[in-house]
Amino acid sequence: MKKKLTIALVAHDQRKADMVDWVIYNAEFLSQHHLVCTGTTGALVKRALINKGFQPEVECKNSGPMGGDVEIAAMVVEKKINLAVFLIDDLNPQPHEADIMMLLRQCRVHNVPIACNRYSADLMITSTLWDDETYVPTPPRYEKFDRDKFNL
Ligand SMILES: O=C(CO)COP(=O)(O)O
Repeated sequence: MKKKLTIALVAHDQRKADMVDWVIYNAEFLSQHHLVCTGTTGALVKRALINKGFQPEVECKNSGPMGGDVEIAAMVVEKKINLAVFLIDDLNPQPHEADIMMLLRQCRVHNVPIACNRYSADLMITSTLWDDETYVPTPPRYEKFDRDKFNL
């Protein structure tokens, strides 16, 4: 990939093993991009990449429950994030559920690709669209549906 991306990486405690596994699997790719992470995830991601012999660019925000998801959501709003990988613990309640919903919602609103499982994340980072100068992502329209417009 020619383009350098800013990639958000966030994982809940019960998904950190999945995140570290995924990061190690994609170590070479991830080390070529700027990574923005919530606090604990970031420390683990950085260590894992350094252990593989890379010199990663990891920007650590606050820990998730202390506002890290909110800080990353703000970067999404400011168009500073190209892609997010958010491994959510869907089996246990989180104290900062509202912040989690905020990050997911702002990615949808601002048309930022967000992968919530490894398979989606692998598909996203291997997409050729990143370097396709002719590709323009279509943002959501949020307009009243007009049947006539579609001849329906
Ligand atoms: O809680 C999180 C995301 O909602 C993750 O935060 P940490 O990476 O600090 O554990």
